[in-house]
Amino acid sequence: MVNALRQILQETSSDAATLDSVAVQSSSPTQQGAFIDIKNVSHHFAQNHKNGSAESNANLPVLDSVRLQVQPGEFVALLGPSGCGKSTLLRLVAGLEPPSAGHITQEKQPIKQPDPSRIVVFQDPTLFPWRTVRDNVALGLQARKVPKEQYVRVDEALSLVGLTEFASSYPHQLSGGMAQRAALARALVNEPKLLILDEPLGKLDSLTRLTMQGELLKLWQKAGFSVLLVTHDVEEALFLANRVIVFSPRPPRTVAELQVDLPYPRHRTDPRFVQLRQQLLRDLGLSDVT
Ligand SMILES: Nc1ncnc2c1ncn2[C@@H]1O[C@H](COP(=O)(O)OP(=O)(O)OP(=O)(O)O)[C@@H](O)[C@H]1O
Repeated sequence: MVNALRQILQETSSDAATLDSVAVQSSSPTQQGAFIDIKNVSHHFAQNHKNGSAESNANLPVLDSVRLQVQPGEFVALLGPSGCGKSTLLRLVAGLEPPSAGHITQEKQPIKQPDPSRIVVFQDPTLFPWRTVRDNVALGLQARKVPKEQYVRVDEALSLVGLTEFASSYPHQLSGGMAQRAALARALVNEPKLLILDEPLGKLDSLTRLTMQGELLKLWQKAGFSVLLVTHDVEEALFLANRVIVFSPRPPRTVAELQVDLPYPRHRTDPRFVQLRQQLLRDLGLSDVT
């Protein structure tokens, strides 16, 4: 949790930079999404091994020559086995650490550090327990010393996620879904060009998760940012993404890339949806479980 909070502060304070159930009024996006280019990115972690009394250092290869582009306004989902390196790739795109080899650019500029134009939302909402919801959402603006006149964005973000009435509440007074909405509002207040979502709905109960998927979709359609989502949920990927990338076990290779040719809103019982779901499960090597 401490690391995640530190990451949030890093992202929101860099110098460089509803979910309510009401239907989205306008379908024209309000901003331009980021163009992300991941070029031949490899990454390894140093690991200490103890053999008896001897200790040796070895590298754990996690990513190997990964290539991937996210077009402006595109919603890309990454699926793959646990431990294959999906979160590591997200951290590199966020600028939280540099890749061991290769390059990642945003609008053709190298990503060298966290930036408010790229915000990560984690599985845990990681709200500061001693701050109200409003003060948690305002964190990025405060850290960047944004003039007070612009704090109207905090109320706009809270309204977007349906938390206006809970602005003065503390995190312990929120449900899991509400806390995750607050985390999304904290991201949105920075008007990101890329939303990096690392299993953001993974800890929610299945009903809240379905609701939040619909709401996330509306937010994306309204705001126009690009999205890079890691999920273990095949249906979630198909419900949300323009494109689904399936990774192999570590170090991940792209074993499948699916352009989802279904209009929004998608219906899980649509025969084409069911067909694509089967295809992705096969790509993940899980056809036996269907
Ligand atoms: N900071 C680190 N130091 C050493 N090894 C790490 C570090 N972070 C991740 N790893 C290792 O890198 C590999 C990939 O981890 P990563 O979290 O990227 O996988 P993942 O695909 O996101 O997994 P999951 O789906 O279970 O969240 C794992 O073997 C993990 O143990």
